Amino acid sequence: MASSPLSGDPSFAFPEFTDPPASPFEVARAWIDGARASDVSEPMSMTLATAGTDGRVSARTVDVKRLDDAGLMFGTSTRSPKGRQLRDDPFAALQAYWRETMQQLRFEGRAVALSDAESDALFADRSPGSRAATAVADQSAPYGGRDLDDLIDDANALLDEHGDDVPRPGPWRAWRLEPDRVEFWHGSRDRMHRRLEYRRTAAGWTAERLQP
Ligand SMILES: Cc1cc2nc3c(=O)[nH]c(=O)nc-3n(C[C@H](O)[C@H](O)[C@H](O)COP(=O)(O)O)c2cc1C
Repeated sequence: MASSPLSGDPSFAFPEFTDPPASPFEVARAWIDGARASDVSEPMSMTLATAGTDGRVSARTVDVKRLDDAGLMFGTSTRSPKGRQLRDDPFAALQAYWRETMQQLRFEGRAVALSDAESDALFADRSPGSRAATAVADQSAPYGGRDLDDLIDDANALLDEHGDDVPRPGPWRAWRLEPDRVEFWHGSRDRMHRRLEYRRTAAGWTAERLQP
């Protein structure tokens, strides 16, 4: 079967390519606003790549919940495989490709585990059911002698006990990827993709256009 790469709408404007603003976060905010206006499906679901001390790389999807001038915030357990990798080697990457608008965003840098207060605030943004599910699961551990129905029972018991205020489990944390490299890629069907790369230097951000 023939593949159909770059099936999206190529008309998204990319004025920053010719006139880059000082900060990549300004571009990121404009792109995210544009993606929402264009009904991009789940624009903040991004692939998070981490590496172990043995050099093996793994990747999975996380939901980026907030973006500010320091970085991109997401939540996960410090005990999960990715949480343990980030503890041992904080360098990580987040990436998204929005098919509808043919845009790719890449962020590379250090992931920082945030404070209890920031973790509580991010956890509180979740629905009660999602909080309960997170609280009862030891993410990515095998079931052992239990099964999914046992976890569902545990989650329902927590909801009965705490209602809308299921407390954040200690290992669950807010993290912020603080990038020192950011790239915006806008696809073109003639393969003359436009790419704008930012790098953080001691003096601030530098911007450079890259070949396709
Ligand atoms: C759309 C989507 C969003 C997800 N968001 C998160 C998230 O925000 N945090 C998280 O820990 N896992 C999230 N997951 C689950 C992860 O992809 C992954 O299965 C889980 O975190 C275990 O990863 P690990 O074993 O590499 O630690 C999401 C999965 C999908 C498909």
